[in-house]
Amino acid sequence: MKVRILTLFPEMFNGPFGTSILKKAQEKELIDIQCFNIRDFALNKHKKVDDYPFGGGAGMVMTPQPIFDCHHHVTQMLNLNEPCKTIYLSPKGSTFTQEKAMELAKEEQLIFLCGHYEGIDQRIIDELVTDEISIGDYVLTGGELPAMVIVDAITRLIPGVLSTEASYEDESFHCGLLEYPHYTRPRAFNGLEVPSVLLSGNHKDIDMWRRKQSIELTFERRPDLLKGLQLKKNEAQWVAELSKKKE
Ligand SMILES: NC(=O)c1ccc(NCc2ccccc2)nc1
Repeated sequence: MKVRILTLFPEMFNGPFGTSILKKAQEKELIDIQCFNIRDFALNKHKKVDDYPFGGGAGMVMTPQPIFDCHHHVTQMLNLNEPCKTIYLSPKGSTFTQEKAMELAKEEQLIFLCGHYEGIDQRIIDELVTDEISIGDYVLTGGELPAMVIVDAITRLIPGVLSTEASYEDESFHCGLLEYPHYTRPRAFNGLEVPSVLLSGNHKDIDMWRRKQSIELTFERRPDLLKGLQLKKNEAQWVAELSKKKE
């Protein structure tokens, strides 16, 4: 997969993409990430990339020309015969989910457009942006951190990126439930024991315990996730008991 990131601060990406799993994925050529500095494409003498908003109001807006030319340069180099999926990171976008990550992980190439200030000129969004995505209901100083989050979530899904031990368990594995608690050695730590079922070697009991933990945790923290789920009879019984306790 080719990832191209249009940003005013390419150096922000050196840490996350120069470390650990994302770095190894690039070394193994499973993903090719390149950042482009939008400012390099500004034609005005002072390399200005923002201006006052028409209609007045606080803040500045990123001007269209540098972004347009940067995007054109990147798409030329990608040498595609159809427009490249271009993701604009914005609080107005559709909320990013694991499902969306799995969908994007199938793409051959992706362009990320990171805005700053109050955002970018709408004509760029109308002409070039194919997907406007938000990583959550909060406002950040720029689209760079959301771009890193999304590239991280996508990259780990690319076959070969995670070792078999660390291999991801996709949505269907936990079927939309929150994951059960994890324990490892030592068996007693600061006087705290590991749940005995996990030491029993009885994998039927272990799976049952983990499933129950997932359902209880999801009931407590994300009852919305429970709504859309098909539970087995005994599992629905667990939920009914939890609901009674809550009354
Ligand atoms: N929640 C998010 O994903 C997100 C994305 C970008 C951002 N800040 C940059 C920006 C501000 C206003 C308009 C467009 C972009 N903050 C949060």
